[in-house]
Amino acid sequence: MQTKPFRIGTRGSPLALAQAHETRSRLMAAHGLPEAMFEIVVLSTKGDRITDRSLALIGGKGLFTEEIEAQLSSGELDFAVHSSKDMPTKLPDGLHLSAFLPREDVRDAFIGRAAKRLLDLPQGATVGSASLRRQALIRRLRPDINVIVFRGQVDTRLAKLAEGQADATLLAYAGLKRLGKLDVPTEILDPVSFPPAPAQGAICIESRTGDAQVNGLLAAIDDRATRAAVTCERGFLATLDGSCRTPIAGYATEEGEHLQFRGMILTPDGSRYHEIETSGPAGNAGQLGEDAGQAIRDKAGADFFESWG
Ligand SMILES: NCc1[nH]cc(CCC(=O)O)c1CC(=O)O
Repeated sequence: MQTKPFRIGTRGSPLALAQAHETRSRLMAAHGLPEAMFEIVVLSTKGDRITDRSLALIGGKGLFTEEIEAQLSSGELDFAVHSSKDMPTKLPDGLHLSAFLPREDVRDAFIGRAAKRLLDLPQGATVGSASLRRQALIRRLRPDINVIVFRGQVDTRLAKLAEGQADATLLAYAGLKRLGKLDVPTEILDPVSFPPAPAQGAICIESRTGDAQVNGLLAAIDDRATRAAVTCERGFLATLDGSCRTPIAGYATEEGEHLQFRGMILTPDGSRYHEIETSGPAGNAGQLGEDAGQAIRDKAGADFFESWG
């Protein structure tokens, strides 16, 4: 019987801390363990320190995970809590995603000052977002809109909006909900016309593949449906790119043992896009996503990908 507390790695942003606390609560409930059995260890990542540039410019995926994964691999942490959306598609050797918590709302939230809906923005309005997917999706629907880079934690972005640096911004509804900011969105975007990022809204837990005790502990809180959906979406992403330097959207939903997947790729200016819709057995989630990635790549043709640089 373990007596030393489990060491849980997390970033220090309010959202990351909320996710670590939710994970700890679920583990306490599942195993009847006291809070004292879990120590939350806050680490700073490159993504937290660099907030003035777009993630695409400073290197994309891995920015929010590298420091934490190094401490997992070395044994200083027992497991780490992440936003699945921030996870590179390829993990370091010896680490794996050992649990997924039940998914929050996958949709993007629109937060407007005067205009409350994306399509109600006046001609030439300014929208703040650092996400290439959101930028391209906005331009697909509203080529007249001027998209500016908005980065930083949720409160920073909302403050920039309140100061008038933009007419609107977009954030993951899941993050706002976890922060208790349910009344902040002025519109929840439809996931067909404004599809979410692969793995959006899902908390995952990363641990060492060989750590049977920790993996056993985490297995008790793994949500099968979320795992299947996120595995499918990450398969799609891995086939197409795996960085966050490209406008890729995709989401899977599970009904019974069946996964339904929709994916979209866009040129950064949103002037061209391709969609794919597939379904298959949830047991084959990763392959379903990878096949969808291959199919959309064939459909788009090589010249489409020149726009991704
Ligand atoms: N890269 C930032 C990031 N990573 C995960 C979330 C939201 C929470 C989630 O999708 O689980 C966010 C903020 C946002 O997109 O608004």
